[in-house]
Amino acid sequence: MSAQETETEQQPAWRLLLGYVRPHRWTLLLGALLALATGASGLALPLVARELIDDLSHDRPITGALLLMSGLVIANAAIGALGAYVLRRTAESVVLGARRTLSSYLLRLRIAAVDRSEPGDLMARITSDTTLLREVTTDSLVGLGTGGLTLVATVVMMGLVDPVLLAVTVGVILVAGTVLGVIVPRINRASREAQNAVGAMGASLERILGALRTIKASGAEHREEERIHEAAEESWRQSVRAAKWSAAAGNTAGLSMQIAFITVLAVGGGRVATGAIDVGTLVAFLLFVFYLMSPIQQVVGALTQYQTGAAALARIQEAQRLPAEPASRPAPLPSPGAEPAALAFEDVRFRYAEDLPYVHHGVTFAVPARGMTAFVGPSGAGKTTVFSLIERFYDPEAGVITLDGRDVTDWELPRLRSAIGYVEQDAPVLSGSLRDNLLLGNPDADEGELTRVLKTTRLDGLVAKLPQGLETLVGHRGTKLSGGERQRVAIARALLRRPRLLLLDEATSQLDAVNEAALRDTVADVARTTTVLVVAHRLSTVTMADRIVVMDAGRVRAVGTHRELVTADPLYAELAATQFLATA
Ligand SMILES: Nc1ncnc2c1ncn2[C@@H]1O[C@H](COP(=O)(O)OP(=O)(O)OP(=O)(O)O)[C@@H](O)[C@H]1O
Repeated sequence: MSAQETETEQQPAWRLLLGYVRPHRWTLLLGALLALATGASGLALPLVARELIDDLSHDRPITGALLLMSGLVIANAAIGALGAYVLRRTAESVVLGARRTLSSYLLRLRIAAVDRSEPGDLMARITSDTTLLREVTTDSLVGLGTGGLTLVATVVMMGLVDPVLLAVTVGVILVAGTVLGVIVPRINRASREAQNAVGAMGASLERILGALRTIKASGAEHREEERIHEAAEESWRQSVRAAKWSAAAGNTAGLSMQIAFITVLAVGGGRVATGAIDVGTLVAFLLFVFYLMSPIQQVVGALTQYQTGAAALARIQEAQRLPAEPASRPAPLPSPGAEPAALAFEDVRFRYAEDLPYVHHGVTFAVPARGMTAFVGPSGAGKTTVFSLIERFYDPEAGVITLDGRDVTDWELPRLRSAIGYVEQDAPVLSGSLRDNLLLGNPDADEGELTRVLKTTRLDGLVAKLPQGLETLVGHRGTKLSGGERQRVAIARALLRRPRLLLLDEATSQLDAVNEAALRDTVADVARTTTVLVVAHRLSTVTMADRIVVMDAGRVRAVGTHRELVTADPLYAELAATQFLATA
């Protein structure tokens, strides 16, 4: 676990909030001061009004007082508007900071962590949960600050007027505080549940939009609709529960002040009767009790509002606690003509999670620099997993993987990955233009390189056919391209990185014969200058390979050429006779 994870784990929610607020503390303070100044200039108005009435009753000119009053009204509005703007702007900056931190973190998440999470829920944490920080920053922090300040000032004044009546007031407030102590955690819990339900909704939406064709073809719209509605209703139920407890908290505060007022009146009346205090003191104290109401409401409002924010902060923290790769700068791509890489697995044992069975039970093989190595074996033998381990999407539990004779864990991650070109089996294409997709791994590739790679992957014909050529938008996950085209885009993308090691997870689906032959020639060509590893599903690929690694149930059972293995290894002979020949 990295230092950052440990740090996040130990932090309470408010510390995390302060972390986000810290860079903006001065603007936040300015906003709070402007809010206080608005209140103060509002308080001055009655005094000027009294002056004005005084001038009127004594037949003095009122121009001065009128001008002062107008000035105060305008200044009050202007300061109020400025204060509101500064506070809202600061709150938005806090949200921005949280979104930037969180999205950077999510890009560094380890694949194992992503395997265990719902992408839609992670998305909701960045978009929806961070939004809740806005109100926490302004209403809660500023409310607690200004309300708290006024509260302390008022209590000090009350103490000066009559400590006995202050004790009575504090007693009533403490009882109310105890009730609030029971209510406030419930607001937190309900808000948390509501946000979890929003996350569940995001996960359902992502699930549906990722497979809308399948859902329609399976006639599953109604069942999926129910799932989403259920999550939406759960969020509603929990938000309503939070609203109920928030209302109860607000009213408890109001009620406690009424009770304090009555109690002070009763006890104060008694004290006046015994001559302990005079009537003026009682009246002044009652005015203070009245004045106390507003800051108390403000502080209670801030505390209840904070609960929603704390629930969101907890969800943000949860995301930041997922294991991530260390932050590092991007590495340069191999220079043209860089030496191909050599690779070796030594007794590698691996499972995807502790509660899952081993996928590799001591895998050992060595691949020299240059040439083509094919991995074959029944489905689930662990071939694709070999590639995932080379890319360090996961780390083995035991054994060593070396690239150029050096343990991959000793490589700086970006450097390791910059040496490798990886074409996944389902050849993912991202939404955006064809050019964006091709240049994803090497944005600096020049037009000459691009044209050459387009030609070798036979995409030049497709580009010429498209009205917008390379600028054509390929749609979400490249839906506007055919399966074969997507595969070729993925290969072109990998080749543009000039990899020292090319990992090609061959698609099980067929390319058409012409394109397949062309790609075979391309791969053979690449293998002359680069180390190529192919998870092979076609006979044409394996016959061309310099060596074949036969895998079965997480072990390497034989290594050799096609000719050798057909006679030496019964499993390979069977695969060649059934699986491969069918696609030859
Ligand atoms: N992310 C994952 N989490 C958990 N288990 C996984 C994960 N990926 C693969 N597996 C499991 O690991 C085993 C090996 O998978 P792998 O993809 O390496 O097989 P393969 O030999 O490439 O198969 P195929 O030829 O069908 O692609 C399978 O049993 C699979 O269910």
